Amino acid sequence: MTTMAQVICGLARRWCFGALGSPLQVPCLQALPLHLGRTATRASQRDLENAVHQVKLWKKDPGNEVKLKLYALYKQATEGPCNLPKPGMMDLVNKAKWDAWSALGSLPKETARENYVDLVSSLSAASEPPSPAKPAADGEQAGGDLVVTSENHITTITFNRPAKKNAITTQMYQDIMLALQAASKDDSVLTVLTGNGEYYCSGNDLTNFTDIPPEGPEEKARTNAILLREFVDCFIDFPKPLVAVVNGPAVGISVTLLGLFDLVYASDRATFHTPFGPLGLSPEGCSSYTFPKMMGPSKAAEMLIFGRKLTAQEACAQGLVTEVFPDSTFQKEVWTRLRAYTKLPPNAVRTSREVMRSKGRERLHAVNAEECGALQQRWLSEECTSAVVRFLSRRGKL
Ligand SMILES: CCCCCCCCCC/C=C\CC(=O)SCCNC(=O)CCNC(=O)[C@H](O)C(C)(C)COP(=O)(O)OP(=O)(O)OC[C@H]1O[C@@H](n2cnc3c(N)ncnc32)[C@H](O)[C@@H]1OP(=O)(O)O
Repeated sequence: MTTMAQVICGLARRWCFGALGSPLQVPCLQALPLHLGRTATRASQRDLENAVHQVKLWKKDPGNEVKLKLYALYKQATEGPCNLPKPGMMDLVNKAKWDAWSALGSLPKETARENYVDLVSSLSAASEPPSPAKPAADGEQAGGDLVVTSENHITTITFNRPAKKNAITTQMYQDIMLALQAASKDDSVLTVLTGNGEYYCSGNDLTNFTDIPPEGPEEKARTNAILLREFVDCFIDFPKPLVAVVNGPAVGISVTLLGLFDLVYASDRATFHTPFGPLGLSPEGCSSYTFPKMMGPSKAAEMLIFGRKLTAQEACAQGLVTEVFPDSTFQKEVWTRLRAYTKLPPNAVRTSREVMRSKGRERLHAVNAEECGALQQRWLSEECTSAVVRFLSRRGKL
């Protein structure tokens, strides 16, 4: 039986149309000669090959609807009526392709060929000429996806993918762990996490779910549970005060981790959202323990089970945020405050931090292990994989 996890495997191959032999990796529409040099009214096999070649040169994604049409026409033109068994309900991608091909019924091969060539021609003619390389998107900053700086006894780790709302890639999880390890040993008093651009962080990069290894999705879920557990452990065991400078909206794991921070300063533009319900997920970052402890079980349930998004003021009232600042003065006020804190005797700061954390540390590790075990199952569930498919397909990533 085909599972949703296998659908996700398919997504790893991007559009997956290649799996059924159709040349449909369509990345961009560009101006092409009208009708690809075809003069006769009937499209020849050569016209079809030319059209296929042109499709491969497209740089702009024409959208799923067009891609399915092209797929169906190509299959009909080369193989005739649909001859594949109907895929299972859960096999969303192959089901959509099967539906599109079957819908052509007994359309003759020659007509399908002609329709394919005409469709490519019309799309090519309507599209724009290729444009020169564009400058970087607004707010994009030089450096990697994670920027680590150390200055005035403050080590700052900045999410630096503004064009993706600072979503965290697998590499970034690894890099954050390395940065925390280094910060635990450097001469900084405080370690700060913040975001570059409009967002603090949009949580786990949902394309992390598509990169399935040959060993299969179960292995991916297993290794990711290990990775996540190690990642959260780094926050539990971090020996110095952790400060979140929440410059804008925060989503998912970037919110749940805040329960392990010592100070959370937020711009009044920030929001706090944990949409685990709609994503078919369950809480992580020890939030199933820290949030009820901090805000009471019912407010925690509203956030973690039902996905209620909090404003900065609401999050402050619930104890998740330490203080809210007007966005216009946020950076100035927060950094002035933090610089003043670095003047405190560093050993006293560290000792106070340790006695505060030591009491709950064992419990936090147990909670982390339990949450990761639950997520390992969730990632393989139909509820989660469908939600990821929905997100990626709405953004034309399939
Ligand atoms: C089995 C494998 C598991 C691997 C897991 C490893 C360990 C993970 C542990 C934690 C697991 C989950 C915890 C979570 O964090 S769950 C929360 C995940 N985040 C989300 O659901 C947010 C998704 N994004 C959005 O809802 C919206 O993008 C937004 C943040 C509300 C912003 O909306 P917008 O309309 O203002 O902007 P939009 O056009 O959507 O976004 C701009 C571009 O940024 C891309 N993008 C935004 N967020 C993400 C994301 N989380 N992942 C990937 N890409 C993201 C978006 O696709 C746009 O890109 P493009 O311009 O279309 O290319």
